[in-house]
Amino acid sequence: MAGWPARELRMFHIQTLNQIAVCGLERFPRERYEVASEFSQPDAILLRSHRLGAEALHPGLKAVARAGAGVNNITVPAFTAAGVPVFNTPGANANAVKELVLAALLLGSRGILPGIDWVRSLTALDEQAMHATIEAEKKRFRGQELTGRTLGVVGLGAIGSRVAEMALGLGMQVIGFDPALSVDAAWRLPHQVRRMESLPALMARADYVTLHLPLLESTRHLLGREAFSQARPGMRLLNFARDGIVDDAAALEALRAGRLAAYLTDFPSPALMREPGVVALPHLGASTGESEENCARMAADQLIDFLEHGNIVNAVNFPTLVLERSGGHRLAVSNRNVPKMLGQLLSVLADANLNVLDMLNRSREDIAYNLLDLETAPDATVLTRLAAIEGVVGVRRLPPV
Ligand SMILES: NC(=O)c1ccc[n+]([C@@H]2O[C@H](COP(=O)([O-])OP(=O)(O)OC[C@H]3O[C@@H](n4cnc5c(N)ncnc54)[C@H](O)[C@@H]3O)[C@@H](O)[C@H]2O)c1
Ligand SMILES: O=C(O)[C@H](O)COP(=O)(O)O
Repeated sequence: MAGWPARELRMFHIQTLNQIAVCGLERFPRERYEVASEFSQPDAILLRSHRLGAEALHPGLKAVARAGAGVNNITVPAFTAAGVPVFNTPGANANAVKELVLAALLLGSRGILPGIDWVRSLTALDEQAMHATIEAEKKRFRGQELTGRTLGVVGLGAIGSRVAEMALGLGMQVIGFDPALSVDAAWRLPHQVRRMESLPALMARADYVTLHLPLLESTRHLLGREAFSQARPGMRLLNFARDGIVDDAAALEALRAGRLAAYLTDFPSPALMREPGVVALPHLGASTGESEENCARMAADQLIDFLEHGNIVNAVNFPTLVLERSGGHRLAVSNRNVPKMLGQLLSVLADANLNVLDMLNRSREDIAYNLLDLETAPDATVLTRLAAIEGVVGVRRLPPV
């Protein structure tokens, strides 16, 4: 570690902004990391649904990791502009959501919740009267079966594909809509899923619609008045994706008009709470021990790999880039994705007589990221010169291996 600046040799500080499963926190080796909720200038932030904006930025912040899927609680563009990758943990909580969707499909089909409430109201009756009342009245809670009905899955990623597979197993017909399906996600999708060309096409055919897409500006109120007007009368809607994707006022209108028979959501709002036909859960989709542990481990491992080696896997705002460590002295440089950047970086290194042993460069939208392994250690002047190049937004010397 000779020549390594003392400031950069200190422990990495990881700030947690939500309760993160202990097995994830234990991934951080104690000799190199301190993990706490109180750091004012952390190297990295680890969180779940806590809202995180640009005020969290400071010059030493290197990364943000969301132990979970949705990143709409984070002002991602502000972190991108500052050269800070934002990681998430795709798929790590998908099974937990899938299982809750199964429960919601059943709650939306059978008189389970009103039936339970009604049975509780019968406590004053003796056994014989209770039995007679139940057999006389149970027709009020009659439901319908899932087998043979059509499920429309909007968003066919990690969760949507698992939900589709589960529904096929229940004997449902499955149709799906996803205008941005990745190649990997397409591979995961069971071949029986019929892809729809548009949301209206899906709405017109589905008895049940389940949402598994991110909240983006383009998906805000995607399920609004227009979409509900295209729905099959009596459709059941499941929202285990995000509030904001469904326009609650339009959902209420659709419920009252009988277009929607039930709205099952993980995102309660005052407008919906008392409406018959609404089943609202307190954002429980990922709240299982297994899912919290999967997310925490994955988020921690990705942070460690980035902080120690500069590798990026599962960032939502940076390219994926992994370069094996083969010795040498590693630099990580982020820059705006504009021409002539790489040439300028290499020219600073050449001027300092630094030989490049290995390097990788990738870009994603407006940002580019470079890992450079050098034969000899760059000094502080080189780092300052790299940081001064117009368009460079981050320069970091990685700890030696
Ligand atoms: N209720 C919960 O606790 C809970 C848990 C996990 C995830 N979520 C939510 O579910 C979302 C999906 O999670 P995931 O792990 O499946 O993510 P994912 O990235 O694997 O899949 C999302 C899919 O949505 C698709 N998509 C994007 N825009 C779309 C559009 N306009 N119409 C249709 N599809 C579109 C994408 O192409 C992608 O295939 C997350 O963003 C999060 O908001 C909620
Ligand atoms: O996007 C997600 O992963 C879920 O909404 C889970 O959120 P949580 O980690 O706050 O439970």
